[in-house]
Amino acid sequence: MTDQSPRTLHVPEGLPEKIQHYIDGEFVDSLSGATFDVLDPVSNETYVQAAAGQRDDIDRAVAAARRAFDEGPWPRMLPRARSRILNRIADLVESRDARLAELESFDSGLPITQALGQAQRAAENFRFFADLIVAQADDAYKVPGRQLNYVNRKPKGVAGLITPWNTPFMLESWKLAPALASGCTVVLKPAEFTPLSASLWADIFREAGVPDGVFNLVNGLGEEAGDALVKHEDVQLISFTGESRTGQIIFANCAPTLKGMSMELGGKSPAVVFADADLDRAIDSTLFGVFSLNGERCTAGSRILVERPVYDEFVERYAARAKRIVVGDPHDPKTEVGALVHPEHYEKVMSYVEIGKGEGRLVAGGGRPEGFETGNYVAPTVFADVKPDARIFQEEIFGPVVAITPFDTDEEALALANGVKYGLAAYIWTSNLERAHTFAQAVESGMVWLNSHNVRDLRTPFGGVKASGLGHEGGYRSLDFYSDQQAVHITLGEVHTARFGASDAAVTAG
Ligand SMILES: NC(=O)c1ccc[n+]([C@@H]2O[C@H](COP(=O)([O-])OP(=O)(O)OC[C@H]3O[C@@H](n4cnc5c(N)ncnc54)[C@H](O)[C@@H]3O)[C@@H](O)[C@H]2O)c1
Ligand SMILES: O=C/C=C/C=C(\O)C(=O)O
Repeated sequence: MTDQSPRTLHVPEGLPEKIQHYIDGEFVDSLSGATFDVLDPVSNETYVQAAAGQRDDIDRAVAAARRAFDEGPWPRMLPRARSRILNRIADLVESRDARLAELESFDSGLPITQALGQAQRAAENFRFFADLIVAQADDAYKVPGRQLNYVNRKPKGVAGLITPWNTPFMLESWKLAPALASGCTVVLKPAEFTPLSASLWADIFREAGVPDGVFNLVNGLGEEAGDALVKHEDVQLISFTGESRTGQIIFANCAPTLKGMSMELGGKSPAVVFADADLDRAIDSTLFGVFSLNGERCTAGSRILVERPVYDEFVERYAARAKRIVVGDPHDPKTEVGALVHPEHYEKVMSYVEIGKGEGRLVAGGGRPEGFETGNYVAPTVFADVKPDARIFQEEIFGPVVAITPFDTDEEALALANGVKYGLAAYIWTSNLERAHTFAQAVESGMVWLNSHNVRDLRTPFGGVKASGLGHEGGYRSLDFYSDQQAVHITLGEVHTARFGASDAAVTAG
């Protein structure tokens, strides 16, 4: 059953008349004057025009970031001073969390309660990296009596940050916080479907005391603004989150300028439920895992593999629960699944729902929820008995659609779990610890949660294997990505008298 109450479109007060770039401390239009339409996902009508950045706008933003890097205080500040500003940013995000959630929910269709959680997580990202840079130890290596070696960390330069639309503000913060903490200056290119919340960064950073030119924002299409940022020779690295296919294009386009790259890409993550699992918790968690954030979640557990003895019971209970999920106006606090971000994405998800009808047994959902004539609404959809060669088993749908598949042995479960091109997350449900850890070792994924849903510890590596990504961010790994690490070798003894014919073999502590 879905909520069939009438859905009024909630339009936030005080929406901007246009969405601009923010370059060198000023809001500006595109040099060409070009704009693009931004729609809200409930009415699918254009509610604002956003500046469409082109190569010359990117040039301006990169030049400002470069100047702030070469001449400004930001890269040269002591960690404590940068940390204070990052903490102020966290405070300002927290103090505006309700407004951020309102705007994000309106622009992206995310349920308001979940958008609020994401805004709070954005604040936490800043607080976390503020703490980390003051706690960070310097690396030093002593070779007794011979050498003292230490590592100089230096911010890499201008960081290009390219982000997707699924939880825009939070994912921007996951890159902005470590980039700024490391002393880089940045150019952010947010997703064109959801540019609204990103423009709030400008006011927040200004109020927190971030110098002009350190943070620059250029809106626009991926193939134009994003492409120009990737190819710019004065940008030292690209941190990208988005589809695997886009990641491949960016990878190739980074090659001529030999940029550093971090890529968090798509997923088709398995949730594996063994017969000895706590079924109540497994059902709660696997429902949340694929239907929260409208199913538009990179780490969604969108394939559920269930051991045969509990398979029928699991499918029946899961489908019954999926039918009770409240679909509705994203602004309504009762809503659990809102509207998908954009009509193009809605069409893509719906096409998979139709494909699924020929590939699995439909046990919940299967189209628009009843009573919803307009807006990008999709009823939580569950297919059972899905075979591993099915497209809905193999391909990322990125919507409220899940495939359930039975298995008989641990080996079969592992083969099913690993039998896709992606490898972002995996979720294992069992009361047998040995089995859980053995499975965790063997499963091809960047992250594994045992008897838990996606609960994050920001110190741990976050990233995927196979087609799900390149490199890991999180904790010190993020700071490493945004820093160069220069080794400084100091000779203490006479070992390194330079002489032809003398050995320059390695010295190590041993
Ligand atoms: N692994 C993760 O951490 C993670 C997190 C969130 C989302 N995602 C993935 O993101 C995808 C959904 O997001 P999306 O549809 O916005 O992804 P997308 O790849 O279409 O776009 C992401 C960003 O890249 C830009 N872009 C597109 N083409 C470009 C190009 N040629 N050069 C430079 N920039 C370009 C877009 O404008 C946007 O800002 C899903 O595949 C999802 O799994 C992954
Ligand atoms: O939809 C993607 C979610 C990504 C989450 C993170 O990057 C994170 O939790 O740090």
